[in-house]
Amino acid sequence: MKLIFYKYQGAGNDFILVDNRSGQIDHHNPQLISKLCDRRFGIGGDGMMFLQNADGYDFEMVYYNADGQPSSMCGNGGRCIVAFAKYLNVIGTETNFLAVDGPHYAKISASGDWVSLQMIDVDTVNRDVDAYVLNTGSPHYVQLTNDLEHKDVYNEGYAIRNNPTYLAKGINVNFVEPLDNGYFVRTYERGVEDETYACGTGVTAVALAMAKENGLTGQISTPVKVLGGNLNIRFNYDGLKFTQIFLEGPAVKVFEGEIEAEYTADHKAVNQPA
Ligand SMILES: N[C@@H](CCC[C@H](N)C(=O)O)C(=O)O
Repeated sequence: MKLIFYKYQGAGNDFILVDNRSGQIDHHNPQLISKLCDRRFGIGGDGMMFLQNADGYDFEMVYYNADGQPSSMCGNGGRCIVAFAKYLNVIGTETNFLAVDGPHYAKISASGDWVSLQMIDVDTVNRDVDAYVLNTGSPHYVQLTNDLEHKDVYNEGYAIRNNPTYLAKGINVNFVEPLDNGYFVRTYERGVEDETYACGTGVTAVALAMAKENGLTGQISTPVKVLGGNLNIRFNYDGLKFTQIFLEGPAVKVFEGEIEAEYTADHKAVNQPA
């Protein structure tokens, strides 16, 4: 069977997107998803998403990591699926959609390639020795470092992600270096099990952790440079809770196509009344 897909990237975090509003594609298929995300044997991507209908929302975002497993929230994926929804004329320049961590509001530029995505509120930031550990929709470990350009992010990130504290559930590992204006961040991503060019929930975690590190409160805007471009995180912090968190940056369609894929049509979803 042919599968029609769209490839998007947000600051170099890249995703395969499929319009599943018909509900016909049974996406519980780890082998197929990991093969499609493979950069040599498939289309290539850090993750794969299905845009589906959801009662009371413009659409639902169903996200899988490149390993084919369903995962927690993906911030750059969320921004890319908003751009995809606009491309499909499912939304205009604002949307309320449903993701695995709950409802999200987002705004998209009229040109369709710049997305500001509201993230979940955060009230818990833990410490692991000198690192920060927090959940911004996905779990993150944030460690300050220097000379990040030359850091062995793969091996050091792998070691932290696989240490006994985090092995079972996994964690994304972010290394952060202060710049004159903002931060430089590199991330080892769980479920990709490699460094990616950007991680949206990761840079969000970094921005919140750095506000704590520096004793900042009030309305804060944090520019972040990543390997694949630039992102910005805006939020409010009253000293207890981070609210009104927005992850902002580019979300761009790279190409679209069709690929021969052995997927099954979900007849249950199609034939059964809701
Ligand atoms: N790239 C993402 C994070 C995707 C989920 C992550 N790999 C996990 O399993 O926690 C982002 O932009 O947030």
